[in-house]
Amino acid sequence: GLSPNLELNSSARLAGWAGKAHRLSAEERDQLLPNLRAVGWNELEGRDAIFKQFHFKDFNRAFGFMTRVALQAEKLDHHPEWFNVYNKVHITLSTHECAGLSERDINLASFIEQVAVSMT
Ligand SMILES: C[C@H](O)[C@H](O)[C@H]1CNC2=NC(N)=NC(=O)C2=N1
Repeated sequence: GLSPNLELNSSARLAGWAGKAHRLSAEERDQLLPNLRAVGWNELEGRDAIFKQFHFKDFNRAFGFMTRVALQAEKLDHHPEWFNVYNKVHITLSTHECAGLSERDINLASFIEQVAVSMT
């Protein structure tokens, strides 16, 4: 079958880790950001990151959401910057390694959307 190296790369991709992170190019942004913009994610001004505010019914829903996201973030080794008060959760995603927006942020944002849909 595949060489061990290709299989390793393939496993890494399935696990959500695709080698060294690079800042998304303009073309990659044009392709990847519209879906996230459509559900409320926006690029920050003055910093290469994306941001969204979530509102839940109560603190229990908000913290349940955060717990699910936290466990996945640890699996991906990619963690949100976030702020919670009662039923509100504000999330910023960026990648330290490349000092900007990478595919890792897009992947985590997509997962966060799936969790949010199941919590609202
Ligand atoms: C050492 C560890 O792999 C890195 O610090 C990880 C951890 N979580 C992270 N989270 C985010 N959002 N960006 C990163 O670049 C990042 N890097």
